[in-house]
Formats: sequence, C-alpha cells, structure tokens
Amino acid sequence: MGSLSVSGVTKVYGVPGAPGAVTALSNLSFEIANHEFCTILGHSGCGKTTLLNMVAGFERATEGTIAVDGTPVGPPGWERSMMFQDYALFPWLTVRDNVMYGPRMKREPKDEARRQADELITLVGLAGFEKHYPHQLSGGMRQRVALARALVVCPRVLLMDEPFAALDSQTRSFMQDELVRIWRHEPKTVMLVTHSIDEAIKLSDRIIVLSSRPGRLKAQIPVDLPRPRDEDHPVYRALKKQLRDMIHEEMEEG
Ligand SMILES: Nc1ncnc2c1ncn2[C@@H]1O[C@H](COP(=O)(O)OP(=O)(O)OP(=O)(O)O)[C@@H](O)[C@H]1O
Repeated sequence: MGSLSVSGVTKVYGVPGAPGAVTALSNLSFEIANHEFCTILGHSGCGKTTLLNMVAGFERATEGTIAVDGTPVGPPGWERSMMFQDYALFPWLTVRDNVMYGPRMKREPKDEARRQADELITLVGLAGFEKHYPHQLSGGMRQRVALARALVVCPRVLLMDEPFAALDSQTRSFMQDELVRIWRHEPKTVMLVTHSIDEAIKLSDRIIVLSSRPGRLKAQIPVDLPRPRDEDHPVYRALKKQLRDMIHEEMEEG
C-alpha cells in the first residue's frame, strides 16, 4: 500500500490576504498510485519543496487535503520517509548505526535492527563499509547511506528532495541508475522533486509539471519508455523538448 493523493492544496506563507503573504501553491490536485515513481518538475520557487514538506508533515496546507492510502497526513511519520540533498546523516555514527537509527527508534530489538540495516546496506551497494563514518565516504556513498536509512523503516511513500543535486554529473548519473535498480528491487511509491529534466525523464513513470509561483498543475506526462532509458531514443528527445518548452514558457511568465 502507498497511494498518495493531493486534493485542492493551497499553501500561503504568512496570513492569507495580509501584506507580505506568499502563495506558494494554489489549488493543486494529483494522485500517485501505489509503487509509482512520480517526479515533480518545475522552475525555481514554484513550490516543489513546500509540497514535499507538506506531504512529509513538516508544514501544513492552508487549504486542501493530502492523504496516504486515504488517511490524511499529520505530523512526520515512518510511513513517509524523506531523503534530503545534503544527506542529513549523523556524522558521529557509523554507516550501520546511521541505518539502524530508524529501526531502533521504532523499538526493534538491537539484533533485528542490525539485520535490517545490514540488508539495506547490502542492497545499496555498501557492504564492507558498515563501520565507516560519513566523513570517510564520497558524496555518492553518503547518498547511498541516506537511501538505506530512508528505506529501512519500510515507508509507504519515499519523498526525495533533489537527492543528487550536490553530486558531480557522472556520479549523479550513476546514482540515478542505482536508484532505479533499488526501486525495482524494493518497489515503493516515490515522489521526487527536481529541476532537472533529464533526471525526471530518466527516473519517472510520470512527470508532474508545476507552473511558476504560485505552483499549479501545468501538465502530467507519462514516460512511456523502457528502462534503462536511452537519451538518444526519439521519444526521449521529443519529451525533453516538450518539457524544456514548458519550463521556458513558465520562466517567461513567472
Ligand atoms: N518558510 C517560508 N516563509 C515564507 N515564504 C516561503 C517559505 N518557504 C518558501 N517560501 C516561498 O514559497 C515559494 C516556494 O518555495 P519552495 O522552496 O517551495 O520552491 P521550490 O520550487 O522548491 O524552489 P527551488 O527549486 O528553488 O528549491 C518561494 O517564493 C519561497 O520564497
């Protein structure tokens, strides 16, 4: 289970109607099906992070409802795991202890938490690095730890905020392939936000394009291409042009 629905969501920072109030999102509605990989694409400032933060429970919608499997979301919970661009690892804990942290907080016995952590560490390709500290790892490896930590608590929905933006382009491309491999092994409902058109096409089942601020639903585009995705495929190229034109249109209007 893990369907996500966003219905008529508006977010205003400040007091609606008062001077200085910022409407970040306006009357936004869409659904993400169980185990669907969905990317939210939009120009800077269109409200992508605001949307993620509301789904995660860090912010509340001013109007509208966000629900997982039909239940409106409340404060942050294990069923919605967030993976951040800056890894958000505990620097004083080893890889294994970082990944065990969630299961321990969920009161799993230590041996079971360790078993779960080691399974995920292997899945993300870090077997052998269990006793390393974050500062001993490359950016790509730290992001693998962050992914293991997000998955180990068995979330229904995985939320990703530009997870690879801090990586160099080669590592980023490699990590995108790795994410697809891991997601196919461990199917999850994913909502990922990005500025990158290529990242959106490479990863997603469907791309949701937001308008400039206030973010509204501009388009929903299914990506009907086999994985791994070939950038030279004519459908890939046509989709990239379509998305680039949409984003440019919004930048000019925004
Ligand atoms: N806490 C806040 N208080 C007031 N305004 C905010 C707050 N957080 C975000 N905003 C405003 O809401 C709008 C949407 O911001 P948000 O960070 O969600 O956009 P974004 O699409 O994620 O941008 P980027 O791609 O640049 O990260 C922006 O105009 C931003 O200035």
